[in-house]
Amino acid sequence: MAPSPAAVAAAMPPAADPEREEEAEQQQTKWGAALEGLVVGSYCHDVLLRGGRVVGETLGGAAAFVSNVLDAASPPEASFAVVSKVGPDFAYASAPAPARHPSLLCPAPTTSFHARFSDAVASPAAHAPDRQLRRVHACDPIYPDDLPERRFAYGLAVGVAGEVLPETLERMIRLCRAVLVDAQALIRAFDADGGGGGAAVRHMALEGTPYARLLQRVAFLKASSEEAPYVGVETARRRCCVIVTEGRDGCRLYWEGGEARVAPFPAVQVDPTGAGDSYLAGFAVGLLWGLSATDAALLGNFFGAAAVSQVGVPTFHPKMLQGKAWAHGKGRRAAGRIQHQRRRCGRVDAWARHHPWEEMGDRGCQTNTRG
Ligand SMILES: Nc1ncnc2c1ncn2[C@@H]1O[C@H](COP(=O)(O)OP(=O)(O)O)[C@@H](O)[C@H]1O
Ligand SMILES: O=P([O-])([O-])O[C@@H]1[C@@H](O)[C@H](O)[C@@H](O)[C@H](O)[C@@H]1O
Repeated sequence: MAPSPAAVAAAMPPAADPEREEEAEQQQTKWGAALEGLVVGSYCHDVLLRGGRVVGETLGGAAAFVSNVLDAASPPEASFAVVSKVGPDFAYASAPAPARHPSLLCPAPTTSFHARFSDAVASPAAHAPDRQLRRVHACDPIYPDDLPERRFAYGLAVGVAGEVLPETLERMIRLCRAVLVDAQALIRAFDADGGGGGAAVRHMALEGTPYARLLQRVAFLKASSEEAPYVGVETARRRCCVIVTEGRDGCRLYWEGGEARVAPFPAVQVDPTGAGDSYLAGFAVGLLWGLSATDAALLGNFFGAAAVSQVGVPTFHPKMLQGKAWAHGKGRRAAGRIQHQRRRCGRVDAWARHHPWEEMGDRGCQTNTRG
């Protein structure tokens, strides 16, 4: 079986290799320059609890946060399809993000999570788990046949409850030129239901899952710092670029032979839910605008910070990317610093060089990094 374009791209060495360059050119022509994306993962119901009391009920699921960011900030020519499953009880069918990207309806109830936040005031450790998650319902998995039968420029595998099956991820890899994966879609395990309180979410080692063999055909794998030990960054970075998000400390990128830290944006956190999802979507948007991976990570930090500043799926002001928030001193300085890092980011740049959205040049970069 021929390797997927993502595998070809991910396998590219940092230094220019004329034979590989030619192969990539051919792939690029074959796959076209369309910027359509494929988002795979289900919407869900989130119940937020503090001190045993319900303090919020919101739309959730990485696909909801991701499509919200993509809708707000993708280049106008970059459309995307969402493959999500919900049940007849889905409460947010007309909420802005899902309404534009409807789900497949299943007889099973919509996936739902209870997120229990501790009463403690902000933890001194930025990377401490901020919530205990329990999965209360799980809708049907997303099967390979649920994906549209066409090619996509990029794919985002963003499951929350194990709904992105290994065979579904494999099909995404075949359909999409480059696939970005949220580790939470791969490493979550759900303990047996405990008396109506749902199944506790825990993590398993990625290496022991059927997803591990697919990693070398993935372009970017994002994990939170809590998930990173289960991903095994040292092994994973040899197969793809690994992004570790570090809450209010921003994020780090790891690739074979190097790493970069990307500074955060300041935020007043009111609800951490969806920060990682919004981050990953912001990162993808950065790539769509033609930014390098490290600059795209800065955009990821921007959307992560925006997500924690609001409860549930955030509302974005259409001009926020041109406004003062993005041009804020800290972001600007970070942009300057990572400009330097990016020269050493060989493998990532090798990947990006062959990407169709790289053809869009610095248009977005100028808008986004210089206000
Ligand atoms: N308190 C915060 N202040 C500023 N940015 C934040 C804050 N919390 C999260 N972020 C941003 O969101 C990203 C993802 O958050 P993180 O907590 O690491 O992920 P997850 O939601 O998956 O646990 C971070 O890398 C950062 O850019
Ligand atoms: O907060 P985050 O890690 O980015 O992502 C969250 C998931 O971990 C959670 O399972 C889901 O219920 C939330 O709606 C959100 O998608």
